Amino acid sequence: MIPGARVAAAIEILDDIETLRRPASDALKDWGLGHRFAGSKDRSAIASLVFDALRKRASSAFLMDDGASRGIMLGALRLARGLSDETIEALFTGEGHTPAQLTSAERDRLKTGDLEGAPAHVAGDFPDWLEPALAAAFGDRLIAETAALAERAPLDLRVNTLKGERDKALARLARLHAAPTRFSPVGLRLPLTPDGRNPSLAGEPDYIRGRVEIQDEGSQLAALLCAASPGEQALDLCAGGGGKALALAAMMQNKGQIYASDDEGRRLAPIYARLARAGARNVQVRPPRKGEDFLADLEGRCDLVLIDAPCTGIGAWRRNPDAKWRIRPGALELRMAEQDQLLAEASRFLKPQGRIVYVTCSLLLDENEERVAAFLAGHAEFRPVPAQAMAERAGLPELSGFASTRGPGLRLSPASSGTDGFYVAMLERG
Ligand SMILES: C[S@@+](CC[C@H](N)C(=O)[O-])C[C@H]1O[C@@H](n2cnc3c(N)ncnc32)[C@H](O)[C@@H]1O
Repeated sequence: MIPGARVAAAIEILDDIETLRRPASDALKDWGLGHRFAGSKDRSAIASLVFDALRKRASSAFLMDDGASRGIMLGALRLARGLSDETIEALFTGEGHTPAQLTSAERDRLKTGDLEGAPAHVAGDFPDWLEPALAAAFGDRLIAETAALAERAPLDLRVNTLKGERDKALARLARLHAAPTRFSPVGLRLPLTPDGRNPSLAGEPDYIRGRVEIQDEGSQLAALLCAASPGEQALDLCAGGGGKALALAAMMQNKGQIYASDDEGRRLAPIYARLARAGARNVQVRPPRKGEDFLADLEGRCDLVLIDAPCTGIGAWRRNPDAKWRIRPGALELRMAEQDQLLAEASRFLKPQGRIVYVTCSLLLDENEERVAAFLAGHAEFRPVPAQAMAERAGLPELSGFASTRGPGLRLSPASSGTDGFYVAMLERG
């Protein structure tokens, strides 16, 4: 496909996402099924255009004074890709499946449009109804933090220390321009291609053999902050696809036991193959059994209960930009109720001196500091571990610079730590 035809396809997919209010991944998949002539390079280039446009949907529409998919795409080609007027013009020729030629109004906007006077939700590219909650979390850094959440995210890998050292993986992946991550001692960061695609790992021996896992540096740090040590008993209550369980297994050097559970059995499905590939042998998967207290035998037995809680996912907006436009008022209250319930549930599995590590990939006070405060108010036997002590215990003292100023725990974000957004708090009993 010629570049302009890819842009036309991206506009069509944006329309589909908008009209049917469905996830970008579903719309992209359907488009691929209906256009079998498009090769994998075309499909990933189109996906990258769609994601660039979704990340900067509000600012692109403002720039072009046009909220339709075509206007958003034009704005994104300027704002996300920095394309010149001439380059954009060359994509919109109206020939050979490319989008129709630019109108004079569009040409004018590209020449003279800017973000001067844009309200915060446009400058930071987020849904306007979330402004009070985001402003409470970020204060005068509202636009800096949200604009960083509207940028592309690099591809991070966690080196699986069960299978080798970071330096060796770094050398083997030098071809992909891998560099060590700034904070995680087991992370590698791979730059994206200039048009925003992830480098392909599918054929990489390191990936195939489980020597590296795809995991954002922030998620790696959240796992490291659990300070899990070999021989401990750990329960990963919201294990999902197992990203953090795998990281814990490596930290524990396959010694002790990790129980990986989730209340949605199907979410656990990928974990089995991932564990095998990574050579993780101390993880017992505990799928839910309807109507049964299937974790009852773990009561009072765990040193660590990790709650990687369901949340609004605001910290991962760089990777799931469609999610930020699909989130609805009401979703936050639902998540908060689940978070309260999980915190309350976790304590029954702990040994007397055990610890809960509460993690979200949200940056809202309501889902983080305030949930922890609500839990502590009702559980006098728990105390929050200060952020500095958490960082030191994890062997990552430099993370104490990310201590929350609004309560216990640490906050990571694209603007501050250069990672996805995460909140991590540790609550110790006794
Ligand atoms: C943030 S995701 C987990 C990601 C995973 N830990 C990882 O690192 O790859 C949250 C998970 O919590 C699960 N969940 C939601 N409510 C739950 C509950 N009440 N009990 C257990 N798991 C729950 C969801 O099914 C989802 O898989």
